[in-house]
Amino acid sequence: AASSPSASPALASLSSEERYRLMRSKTDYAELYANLKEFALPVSPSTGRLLYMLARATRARSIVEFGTSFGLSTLHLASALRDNGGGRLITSEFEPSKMARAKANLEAGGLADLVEFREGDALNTLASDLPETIDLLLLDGAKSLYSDVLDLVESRLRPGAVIVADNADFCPEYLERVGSPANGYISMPFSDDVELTIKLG
Ligand SMILES: C[S@@+](CC[C@H](N)C(=O)[O-])C[C@H]1O[C@@H](n2cnc3c(N)ncnc32)[C@H](O)[C@@H]1O
Repeated sequence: AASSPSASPALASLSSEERYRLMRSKTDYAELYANLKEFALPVSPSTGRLLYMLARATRARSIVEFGTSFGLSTLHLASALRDNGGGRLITSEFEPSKMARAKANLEAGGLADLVEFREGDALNTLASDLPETIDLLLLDGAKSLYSDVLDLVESRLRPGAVIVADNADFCPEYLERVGSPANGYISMPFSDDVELTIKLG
């Protein structure tokens, strides 16, 4: 909470329209996040708790995370895996310095053995070598890519798998997709920040 992106000179120089455009862009997201690499941009504490609860409630053993940053959401999810008896969490981040901080945080939490860190653009790193089944997906990288990342993992989501999408309002394409049971999902806004979705089976 102490490291708010509003303190970023790079962001402060942008108009709110330009910020909004960047948040929704499918081409300029790398530039946006490069300007924010000093900032944790974590899920809220209550979303962290929700992630832990959902992973415990579903007895998740296999989790995929889009957007690691400093690994705060990863800590909540990996804690749940540990308390579920073990498992594997694949997490993706394209800023090397952030990935290094996330690894250090997971090491400090004694949870790194549960986490596979995939450095690079998630559109590449999550395109192959995924587990047979995925119990929980956290979407928290570039908002414009939520539907594209879902394309990569959809066939592995087990019936009843949970998807948590943070700040999904920036991706109407994603909300429209998961909002239609005909597409195999049931979904609702859970809080101001979170869209909660279940894969139908
Ligand atoms: C909102 S932060 C994630 C916060 C993290 N989930 C937490 O709660 O601690 C979004 C992160 O996603 C990363 N990111 C954005 N688009 C990405 C992409 N296409 N591939 C990999 N990482 C990406 C950004 O660099 C940024 O660190």
